Amino acid sequence: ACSSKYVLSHVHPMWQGPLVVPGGDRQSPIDIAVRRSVLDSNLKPLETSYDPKTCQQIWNNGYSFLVEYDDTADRNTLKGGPLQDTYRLCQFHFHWGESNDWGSEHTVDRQLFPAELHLVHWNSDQFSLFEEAVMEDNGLAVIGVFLKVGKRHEGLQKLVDALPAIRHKESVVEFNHFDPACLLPANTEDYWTYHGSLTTPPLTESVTWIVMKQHIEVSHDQLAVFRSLLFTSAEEEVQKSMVNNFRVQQPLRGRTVRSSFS
Ligand SMILES: NS(=O)(=O)c1ccc(C(=O)O)c(S(=O)(=O)NCCc2ccccc2)c1
Ligand SMILES: [Zn+2]
Repeated sequence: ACSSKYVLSHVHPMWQGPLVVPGGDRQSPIDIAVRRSVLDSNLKPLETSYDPKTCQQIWNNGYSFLVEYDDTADRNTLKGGPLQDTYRLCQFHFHWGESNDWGSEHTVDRQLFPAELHLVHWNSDQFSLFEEAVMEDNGLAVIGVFLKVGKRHEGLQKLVDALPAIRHKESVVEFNHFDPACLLPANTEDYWTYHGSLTTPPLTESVTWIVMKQHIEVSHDQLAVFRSLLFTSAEEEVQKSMVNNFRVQQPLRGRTVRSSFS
């Protein structure tokens, strides 16, 4: 659907890399300093409409594992919030740490979370392909949801059960009928939003970030299965656990983070 056929597999995850991006004044992730965020009362509630039947596959792309959706029509849409247009879900994925003490990409007043979910959407009003939208301002909208360790997340379990089949980089399994809405927190009215970038190559500055204030809970054991994935493909002799797949935080460069709540 969106990223599978174009992932530059020879591009190594430069998570901590000093990779300088042309311009580079709206890079992600960042720390969200709550007291510096500005309430914008024009921000609307998020409107999501996802069709679980359009789920296509789950695969390990060597950075994270992605659950991909059919984005050839407006069947999984995000609008409202800070967005002027309708955006289509192409995939969701996670970032996590080697322990429960860190793993998220964004932080809130420097608070780290053990993991973070990203739902990647592209502007189907202005562009006809994800690959175009990735390069353009207002091309992408990514919803970020923090994960905390607590009670088991029933909806996540179907996904966790599929992970052993995609342990190695480039492994893919068919995955159908999964409703991404089950991974959103109960409260989708309270969020922070700012203009940023992809946190993986090509790091393009095309993302309207929407970071939910309310986290979701997953169990310790569910998170442990994330860590059983591997960065490496089956052929490689040294297998590396897929952990700490987050990018280092980037300078704010004068940007304002807006909040939909006070
Ligand atoms: N943390 S994040 O939301 O910024 C993000 C992380 C990973 C990926 C990915 O494709 O692996 C993506 S992606 O699905 O947007 N693909 C980016 C790489 C890509 C660029 C151009 C065409 C295809 C894929 C986004
Ligand atoms: Zn991500």
